Amino acid sequence: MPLSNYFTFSGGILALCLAGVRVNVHLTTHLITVIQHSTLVDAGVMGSTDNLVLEPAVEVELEAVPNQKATVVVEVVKSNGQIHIYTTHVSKGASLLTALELIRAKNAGFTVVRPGVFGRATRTTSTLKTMVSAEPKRCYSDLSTCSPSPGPDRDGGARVKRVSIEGNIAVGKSTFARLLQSASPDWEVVLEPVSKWQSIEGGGSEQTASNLLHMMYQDPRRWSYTFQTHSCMSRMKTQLQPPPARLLASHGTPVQVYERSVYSDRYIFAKNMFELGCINHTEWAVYQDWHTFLVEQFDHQVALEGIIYLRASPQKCMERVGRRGRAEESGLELDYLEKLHTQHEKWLIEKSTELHFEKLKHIPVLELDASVEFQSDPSVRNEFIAKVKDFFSGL
Ligand SMILES: Nc1ncnc2c1ncn2[C@@H]1O[C@H](COP(=O)(O)OP(=O)(O)O)[C@@H](O)[C@H]1O
Ligand SMILES: Nc1nc2c(ncn2[C@H]2C[C@H](O)[C@@H](COP(=O)(O)O)O2)c(=O)[nH]1
Repeated sequence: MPLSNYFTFSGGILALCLAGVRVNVHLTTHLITVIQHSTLVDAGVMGSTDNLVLEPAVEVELEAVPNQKATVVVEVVKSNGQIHIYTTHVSKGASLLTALELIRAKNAGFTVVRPGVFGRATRTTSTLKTMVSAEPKRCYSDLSTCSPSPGPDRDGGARVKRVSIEGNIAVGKSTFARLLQSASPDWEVVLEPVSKWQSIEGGGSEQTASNLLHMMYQDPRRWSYTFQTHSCMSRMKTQLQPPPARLLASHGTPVQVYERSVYSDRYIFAKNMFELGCINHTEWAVYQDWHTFLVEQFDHQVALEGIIYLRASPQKCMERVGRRGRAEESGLELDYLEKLHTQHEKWLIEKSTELHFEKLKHIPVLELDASVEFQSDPSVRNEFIAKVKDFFSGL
């Protein structure tokens, strides 16, 4: 039997199990597509190298696990036509792949082989998980490489907290992020991909790259909207990456730390560019429309549990811009840093920025005084790390 039967059956059973839960129209459309095609590859559900190996004909009943609410029945049609029923209990929001991993972990006799093609695999998890709950948790695609995480929550990545470091240009985010990276193996830092913005492949011509950061600073009215589409997309991709296996296997408090986020892209930079007149009304409306759509669509996958706000005066940041000497920023003026500072203050301190995502409205913010020269002073560094540890453990 083609693999499509496996997914078609199990998907259908999942939906029936959870009758009454709103099923995303995207999912039903997708299932119909699967049914209409003879293979998963044709239906675009999995890459051609993905496969599911199913072996013995046994019925497996897995015991209920505390805090895990949904019962998932997976019906597997084997190549000889036999049907095998597997039952497991997973957290609300867990994906079908998570359920399969749980069953597989009980030595049910099949292997879920996932080569980890992120884009396509995510589509699988994100569509199917919609069936399990209207309030899904994060799910990750590369489950075959993940050790089961400790504790009752076995859908892996949901245990890993996600935090962004926010702050003005040159306030010291990257420096601070590197400090965090060296402070604990339970923390994984992802830096802002500035070098990618400085070198858009094929942007100059077919062979040469263009520097979008430079273009944006040289002609902000022409390039700000383009810049925001690119920066936001790169942040989105970053936030969608699954955490490394090291964090998934951690017995401590694993935290994925991002330098900036899809939220600062909108509520700091794009908003500021709009208010400066560098993004026009149409561009701002278009930006907000796709931003809301994407963030809602990937809701639980990009949502953060906390924000660290590195705060310093615009003058201090200006000094550090000079010290860093990034060529594209040579014409940067204090006034621009003051405007960005105000945007940060409105969003993270005064809370007067209009936000469009419920969880973001209530997100805990750790404010740190970044004007202190922590690099040369170990006691300041230790104090910062202690505050961050406390903050993370309270999330
Ligand atoms: N706490 C600090 N004390 C002194 N200098 C700092 C501090 N943090 C950063 N710097 C310096 O300021 C410049 C900008 O820092 P960076 O980490 O690149 O900022 P950001 O990532 O926020 O743009 C760098 O030259 C860095 O060495
Ligand atoms: N117009 C925008 N500029 C941005 C955005 N994100 C970063 N930047 C600029 C600011 C700096 O010149 C450089 C890197 O930022 P750091 O603060 O890390 O030094 O890129 C954005 O969304 N829009």
